[in-house]
Amino acid sequence: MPHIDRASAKINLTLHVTGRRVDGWHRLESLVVFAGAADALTLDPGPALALTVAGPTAAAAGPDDDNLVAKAARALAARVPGLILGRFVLVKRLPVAAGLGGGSADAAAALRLLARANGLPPDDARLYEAACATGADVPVCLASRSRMMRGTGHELGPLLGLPALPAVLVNPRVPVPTVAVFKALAIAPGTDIASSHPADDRIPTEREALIAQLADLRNDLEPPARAMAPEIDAVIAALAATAGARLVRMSGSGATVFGLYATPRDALKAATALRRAHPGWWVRATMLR
Ligand SMILES: C[C@@](CO)(OP(=O)(O)O)[C@H](O)COP(=O)(O)OP(=O)(O)OC[C@H]1O[C@@H](n2ccc(N)nc2=O)[C@H](O)[C@@H]1O
Ligand SMILES: Nc1ncnc2c1ncn2[C@@H]1O[C@H](COP(=O)(O)OP(=O)(O)O)[C@@H](O)[C@H]1O
Repeated sequence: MPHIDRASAKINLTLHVTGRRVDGWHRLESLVVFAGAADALTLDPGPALALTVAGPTAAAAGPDDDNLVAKAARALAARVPGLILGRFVLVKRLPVAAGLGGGSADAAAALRLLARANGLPPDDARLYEAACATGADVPVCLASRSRMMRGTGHELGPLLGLPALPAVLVNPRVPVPTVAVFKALAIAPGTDIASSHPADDRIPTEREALIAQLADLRNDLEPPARAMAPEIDAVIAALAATAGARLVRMSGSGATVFGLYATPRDALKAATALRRAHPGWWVRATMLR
């Protein structure tokens, strides 16, 4: 019987850039939560690594050999002697290069499935090390629970237990490459920017207070991404015009934009209206937690 896991989309509720290291990597402070919208990954354990990618967005994910699922599996195999691998099947539903961390979520799901197949506990340090070696967003996707992410993505704060937030995710089906968005910030290597993000223990655990605080914070990658992909402007305007939208912001390096609502019903109604008005867009009503 193959094991199955969900690879949930990551949403950056906030993303403050706090500088750039001399090696070119950017330092971040980001409040990360996870959506109900997800890819699905199964593993049939065995001695050899194999991967099949199917699903509506499979073609955009690129060749199977470069897939982050295979990369994560190889990273763990390099750290765990005699690791049982096996045949992965990825059903790809999330848009690719979308600021949703879909590839990172798939990689983290692969690590969780391999841990299960090999009897490794979830806190085995080699899982975190393999996640770090696979991509900046993979460590936070390992637990897929709300927390602060800092540095280049490898420093994780305590789990926050935030309230579930009814949301609509909208992607205009324009891929936005992460590397180009960071580059467009034009921050010189070796720059430090003072932190302006609330500490973990200052993040409210009550919904209205949380949304009020989020409104005072930002995503620093939104301006360069909007300049690169003007479709994002149209998505932001359309979400902001839906009844009951409480906060509208881009996730990660874009182009996906989230809208937060007071109730799941408001989110569903907004998603229905957006789908009708913009049949070419990817629109999902979901809960963020
Ligand atoms: C911006 C964020 C926010 O969560 O998400 P996405 O928009 O990609 O989903 C992440 O920091 C992205 O994470 P991830 O997509 O895993 O990035 P990687 O593949 O490891 O890095 C892609 C490239 O982006 C640049 N990069 C990435 C992260 C970072 N903190 N500083 C950087 O300068 C580097 O040039 C790197 O080579
Ligand atoms: N399993 C995967 N799913 C999506 N993209 C993948 C995957 N494996 C490798 N990639 C590559 O990773 C890049 C980033 O994809 P993705 O994780 O969807 O970006 P983002 O984090 O911006 O949403 C894409 O250019 C894609 O070719």
